[in-house]
Amino acid sequence: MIDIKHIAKTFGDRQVLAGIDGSFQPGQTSLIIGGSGTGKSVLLKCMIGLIKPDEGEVLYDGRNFLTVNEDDQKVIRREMGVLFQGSALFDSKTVLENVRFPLDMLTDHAENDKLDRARECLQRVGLEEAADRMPSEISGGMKKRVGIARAIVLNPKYLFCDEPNSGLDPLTSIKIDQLIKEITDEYKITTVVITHDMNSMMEIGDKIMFLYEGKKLWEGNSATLTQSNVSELNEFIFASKLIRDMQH
Ligand SMILES: Nc1ncnc2c1ncn2[C@@H]1O[C@H](COP(=O)(O)OP(=O)(O)OP(=O)(O)O)[C@@H](O)[C@H]1O
Repeated sequence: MIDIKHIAKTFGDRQVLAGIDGSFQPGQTSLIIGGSGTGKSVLLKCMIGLIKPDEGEVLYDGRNFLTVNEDDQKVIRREMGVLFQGSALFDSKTVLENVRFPLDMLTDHAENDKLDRARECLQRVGLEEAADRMPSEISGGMKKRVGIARAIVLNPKYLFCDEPNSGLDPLTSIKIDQLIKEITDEYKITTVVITHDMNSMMEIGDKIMFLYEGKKLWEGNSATLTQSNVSELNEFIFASKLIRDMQH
């Protein structure tokens, strides 16, 4: 479980996050939604330690990530898997090498164990046959799958995905969403996903947090998304639906 308490961040004279609270449960896919520039990525970066918030707490199963000592911070970091926007694969490494990279960096497991684990994760995302291919030889959807396999290779308790559907066609997007949801449920991971994608909001949002100008204006789930009387959320949904309809 992840709890965030009053996360605030200002860059120069621009307040990007104005005190965000929330909690994210294991086995659930929680979405952070909102228009461009509302602070979604900054919030995610505050949660994973890439940006230091000016105020607030990030608690990983009760452990305060921002104030624990360095060793404990490393332990928490190792429990996180991250799927970055654009997958962020190493072009010069094969698919299998990409997936085993965190094992090489962060563990001293035997070679065979690392290979077995990397292959197991590739198999989980349905890509065992692409193990020896280079990232340039596979599709965008496959790259996301490789990114997911790499993000789960260390058995994370917490999984963060920044726009996992960006650049994908609607059908591939749905498949990637389903994969994230299945893996979250299967391994009881606490998963936080930033998304703009209307299908994702309707299909996989066990919990949805709507950000607007650095504030959390609404919280609910896929079933209650369209029933709020928050006008900023309704406008956002209306615009997102228009975009979805234009794509189909
Ligand atoms: N390192 C930084 N320094 C200064 N300003 C920043 C920095 N990172 C983000 N910002 C600003 O913070 C605001 C929120 O950015 P953020 O990337 O969180 O938006 P977002 O909601 O994720 O938008 P999008 O959906 O377009 O990715 C933007 O105005 C951005 O320019």
